[in-house]
Order: sequence, then structure tokens, then C-alpha cells
Amino acid sequence: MEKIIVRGGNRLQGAVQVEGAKNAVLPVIAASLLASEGKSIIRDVPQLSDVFTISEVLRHLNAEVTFLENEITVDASRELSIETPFEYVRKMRASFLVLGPLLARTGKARVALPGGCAIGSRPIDLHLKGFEAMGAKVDVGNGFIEASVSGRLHGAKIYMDFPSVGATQNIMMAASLADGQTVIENCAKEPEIVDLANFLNEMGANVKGAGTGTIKIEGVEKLHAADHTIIPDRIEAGTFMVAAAITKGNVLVKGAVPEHISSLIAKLEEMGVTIIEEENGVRVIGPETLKAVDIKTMPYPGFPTDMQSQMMALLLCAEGTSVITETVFENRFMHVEEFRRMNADLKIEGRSVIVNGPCNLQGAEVAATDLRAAAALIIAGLAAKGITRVTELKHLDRGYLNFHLKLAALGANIERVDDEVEVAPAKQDQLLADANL
Ligand SMILES: CC(=O)N[C@H]1[C@@H](OP(=O)(O)OP(=O)(O)OC[C@H]2O[C@@H](n3ccc(=O)[nH]c3=O)[C@H](O)[C@@H]2O)O[C@H](CO)[C@@H](O)[C@@H]1O
Ligand SMILES: C=C(OP(=O)(O)O)C(=O)O
Repeated sequence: MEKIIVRGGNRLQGAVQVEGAKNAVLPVIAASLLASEGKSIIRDVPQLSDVFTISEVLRHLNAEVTFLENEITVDASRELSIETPFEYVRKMRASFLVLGPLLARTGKARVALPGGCAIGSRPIDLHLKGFEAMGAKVDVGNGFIEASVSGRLHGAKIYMDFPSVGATQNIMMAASLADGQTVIENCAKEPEIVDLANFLNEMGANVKGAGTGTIKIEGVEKLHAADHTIIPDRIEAGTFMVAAAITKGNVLVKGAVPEHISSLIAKLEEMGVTIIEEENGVRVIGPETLKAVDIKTMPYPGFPTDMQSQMMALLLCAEGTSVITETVFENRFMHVEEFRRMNADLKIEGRSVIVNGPCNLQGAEVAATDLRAAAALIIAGLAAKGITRVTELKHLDRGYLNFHLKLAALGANIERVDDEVEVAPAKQDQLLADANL
């Protein structure tokens, strides 16, 4: 079994470069299915397992996808098949994002129903309501969603009960090839929505208002391939910022875009962390003593749920009582039990967790329960006394590239091993060199 082994106590120092955003690249790759001519080139693509999964989905749908390091080329000009089986959707829920493009491009799509996952039940009603409002007939049965339309989808006025990121993206993509105007009200405002809108517009779409609460899309006859560079990953950036703060370190997080992480910056500053905006990123200097703060996750520009578990790790080291309230997903506290194995004093009360800090964190064997929990447990290990072993690394690999190598380059005592066969120092140096760190 693979594990990451962390020996806590080292201060992180130096600079780390963030990758292109996982949550931006997945919808952009799905959107490339809308181009009936040309080859799209997508740049700054992180080589993550989720990216490989969505590429497999596209290949299964008869698109041609080629990788060249951080660049992906997609040719979706051939006739597309319309079915995405469960094996892909089970691996990664974002596979469901092909439904909108397929429906708009071919008039029909059959995509396996995404189930719940470790962070909540995650229904898809808002996606489906949107497609129905645009004239699609949607049937759910035998574990599949089947959507079809005779002729083309038509524009519609769609109000979302909750600003769902995925539903906003799926509807935006479908509406780009619909007849007439679609207006999505109470839509998601995340930077990844803006990145997708930019890509769609580069493909010849007419999308306005992305980043605000109302998006207007004038459907066009057809879309062509485009050349697009993915935005930097704000969650990876935030994860390294928290890692720097917890080790009382001094780290420049290169590629971090301050306006994408303003809620995180505000909370870190409230905790006593020094944040300096530099030309090519954000410098984080951890204080000797961290102050407790309260956090409530919210849709963007609120505090991101994808940073909740990493912040929990940091608050475990803060003086005083903090309250973390999760409003986006109903069950995103699976990591609490794992933190408790590290001597954390945490109490779950409904949708909140009370953190009584500072905890005397101790190394332990812990299992990642989801992608961000994996990073959070490793971060806690950086501050814990003794050795922390983190298993279930398949979660980590969905969203972080070379995570342990990047931390090692900043001075962490960390290695990734298979069944305790520890990587010899010379091999570790070679890995760092290979990863260009
Ligand atoms: C690949 C990707 O970009 N994933 C991100 C995306 O997930 P995802 O797009 O799945 O998240 P959503 O914004 O859709 O979900 C937010 C909330 O809305 C609910 N909901 C959603 C759709 C729906 O039809 N009905 C419904 O009730 C969900 O159950 C959840 O409670 O945004 C989340 C919220 O910022 C992030 O945590 C994920 O990292
Ligand atoms: C929850 C996440 O991703 P997904 O929506 O793909 O599960 C995440 O990136 O933290």
C-alpha cells in the first residue's frame, strides 16, 4: 500500500509553483466537445488522475485527445457517440459535465448517474431542470440519465435554487449551441466559471456576465476549436499557503492570484499570518502563535469548501476555540475522525465543528477520506510531533501533482513509499530533479 510519511517539525521555506486549476480544466475539456471543427489546444493542464479520466471519457465518446506534457489537444470534429458509462462517472463526478455539450451537439446523451460520495449526496436536479427548461426530455432509469431533444435546444430563463458550480457549467455549455438567449440567474460566480466562459467565447460562443450572479448566453449555430490557457489552481495555492503558515514558514506561492483567494487571505490575516502580494505570487509568513477564528464555507466569493479541511488542520494549532461551519456540502467532516487520531480536540455539532486549540498534535497512521482531506492530513503531519503516515493516496492524486515532492523541496521531511519501502535519499533527490523542483 502506498503512503506518505511525514516527520513533523520543519519550517517550510522557499518558493513553490502552482499548477493549472483542476476544477477549471475539467469543464474546459468537456466543453471542447462542442467544437465541430478544428483541434482545441488547452495549456497549463495539470497531469492529474482526474484529467486522465476526463480525457478517457472524451476518447470513449470518439474525440481524439493527445497529451504533450502540460498541453492537451482535443479534436472532437468526428461524429460523437453519446454514452458515458458508470466506470468513468464512478471515478470522477465531473464526467457528468459531458452531458450538456453532448446534448447540445448531438441532440442526445446517455450518462451514468453519479452517486453520492464521501462529502455528501450531491444531487444533479439543478442540471436536469436547466436542460428541461431548454426543451430537453430527461429520463432517469437503470442507473442512467437519458436526455434528448428533437431539433435544437432553445434558450430559457433559468433560476437556480443554489449557485451550483457544475449545473452553471453544464447549462452554459448547452446554451452556447441553443437557439436564442438563455439567462441563468443565481448562478455560480467561481473563477472556474469565468475561465469556462472565456474558453466558450474563444470557441465563438456569446457568453456574458460570468463571474456575476446572472449569466446571459446567446446561442450560436456552431462552435470551433480554440487555444486556451487554464487559470492557476486557487485551491492548490491555498493548500500551500496553509502549509507555510502551520510550519511558521516563509513561502512564496508562485501563480497564486490574490483576488481568487481573498476570503482565505482575510482569514489567514485574522489568524496572525503575514501575507504579502508579490509580482508573481503571494508570500506567506507564519507567526509564532496562531489565533483562533470562525469559518463558514459559502459559494464564491465566500470561503471555499475545498479549503475547509486544510483550514481545520491550521486551526488545530491556533490558540483558542474556533468554529468551522460547512454550508455547501452536508457531510464534509469525514476527516474529523482522522484528525482525532492525531490527538485533535474536535466536536461535531450539526453542520459545525468546534476546534479547541492549540492541540498537541501527534503523528499517527491516518487515511485520506477525500482529496482535500488527504492534503489536510499531510499538512497536520507537518506540525505534529513524530511520524504521520497517510494512506488512501488515490484521493490526493486526483487533485495534487507531486505534492510530497513540492513540500520536500520547501524543506519538509516527507516521502512517499510503497509498503514501507522507504525511498533512499539519493532516489528522493533524483525524483526532485526529475520533477524540476
Ligand atoms: C470538479 C469541480 O469543479 N468540483 C467542485 C464543484 O463541485 P460541484 O459542481 O459538484 O458542486 P456544486 O456547486 O454543484 O454543489 C454545491 C452544492 O449544491 C448541491 N447541488 C448541486 C447540484 C444540483 O443539481 N443539486 C444540488 O443540490 C450539492 O449537493 C452541493 O451541496 O464545486 C464545489 C463547490 O464549490 C467544489 O467543492 C468542487 O471541488
Ligand atoms: C470536491 C472536489 O472535487 P470533485 O467535485 O471533483 O469531487 C475538490 O476538488 O475538492
